[in-house]
Amino acid sequence: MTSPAATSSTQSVGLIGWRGMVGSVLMQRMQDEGDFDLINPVFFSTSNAGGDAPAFAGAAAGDAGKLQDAYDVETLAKLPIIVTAQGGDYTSEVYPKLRDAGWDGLWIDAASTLRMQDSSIIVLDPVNRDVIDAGLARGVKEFIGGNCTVSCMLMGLGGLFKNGLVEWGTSMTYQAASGGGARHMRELLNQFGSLNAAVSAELADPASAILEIDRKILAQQRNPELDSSQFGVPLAGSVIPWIDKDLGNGQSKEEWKAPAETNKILGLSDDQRIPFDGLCVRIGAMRSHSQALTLKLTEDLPVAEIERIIDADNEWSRVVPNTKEATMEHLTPVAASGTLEIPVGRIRKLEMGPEYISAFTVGDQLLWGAAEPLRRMLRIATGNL
Ligand SMILES: NC(=O)C1=CN([C@@H]2O[C@H](COP(=O)(O)OP(=O)(O)OC[C@H]3O[C@@H](n4cnc5c(N)ncnc54)[C@H](OP(=O)(O)O)[C@@H]3O)[C@@H](O)[C@H]2O)C=CC1
Ligand SMILES: N[C@@H](CC(=O)OP(=O)(O)O)C(=O)O
Repeated sequence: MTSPAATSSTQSVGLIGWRGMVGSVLMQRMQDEGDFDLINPVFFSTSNAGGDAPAFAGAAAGDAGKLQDAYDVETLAKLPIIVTAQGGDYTSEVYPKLRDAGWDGLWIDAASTLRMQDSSIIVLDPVNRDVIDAGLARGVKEFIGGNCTVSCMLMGLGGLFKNGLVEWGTSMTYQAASGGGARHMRELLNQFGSLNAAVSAELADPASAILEIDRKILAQQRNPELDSSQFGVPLAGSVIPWIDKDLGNGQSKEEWKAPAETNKILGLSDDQRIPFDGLCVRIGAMRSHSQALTLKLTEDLPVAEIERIIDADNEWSRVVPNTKEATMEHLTPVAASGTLEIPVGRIRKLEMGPEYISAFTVGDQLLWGAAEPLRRMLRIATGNL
């Protein structure tokens, strides 16, 4: 089952990073969709070469072969397709060696390392299938998943962008802890637990003074003993308005990705470029990123028509009526997490003029934000989508 060479007419696909957070979601989706029936998977590890490979492909437990060494370029180079969610450091180390060794296969990657290279395409096929197909036809070999916030935004609002209706946009994000990784999610939950513990006696007493509870919570948030080693500062009961590196010009790297990747995904040239910018903020949600958008449209369209275009664009974008009840029920990280749906709501005209609209969208950043575009790219590459 896991021999590096193809054992049937199905293509052999190297899978690296399959047990990480993004990789686990990818493996689950591949099992859910029967993708392992279409490929001959070869599992790699950076830490446990020679250990048992997982039995995702339907093989009986213990019968799935051995894990290959993810740093063994010779073994990797036998594979026509490699999918990795191992991380940027791995890509930086191994990818150049593979190409130097003459490898000519397709590289499908969750990490941002190769994303903005001219030689790569950012994959989000419900939005840019034409760009992907044109790339495959001209021999592009690097197909990279986009930034989670950008991918979720375009899955929701792609209809407006694709129809040339966006003159410019700004997005203010509310990004979940999972964007930092598994340890960040654990840290957030530990912080919540520690805050609760600091006032549990007062909470049990309905007559206790709320300002005393508030004082104790703040003291606990500022307590140097509170573990904030992943985020750097407490996130529970707070927000962090900076994500990723400081580019030195007042912009965070996460903010820089929004216009750069949006325009690249859409395949727009410099003269067609859509200005898109905003602030990226970490909040205490678990795995769904939200964002509030202001868009200037190229024309004054009725709200009903805007909603129709968004809804019709792909099977996952879903307009949430702009009412309090629908918004609270359907337009939150709690509602969107674990689903492929991308709800888009709060669509209304703004006071600035008839072309200005607001929107709010939420997406599971481990699904459309990370694993799903890679899974679908593998299907496209193997002729199954
Ligand atoms: N986190 C996110 O939201 C997003 C991440 N990405 C990108 O995806 C890549 C991977 O991210 P992510 O999945 O968060 O990384 P993880 O840290 O969860 O996993 C990466 C690797 O760590 C190793 N590892 C070591 N200890 C463990 C453990 N206890 N459990 C599981 N794996 C372990 C595994 O490699 P091995 O099996 O070889 O030991 C695994 O493949 C990164 O490049 C990231 O930028 C992209 C979009 C979103
Ligand atoms: N930076 C994102 C997660 C991520 O991994 O993004 P990227 O794939 O662009 O490095 C976040 O923290 O929410």
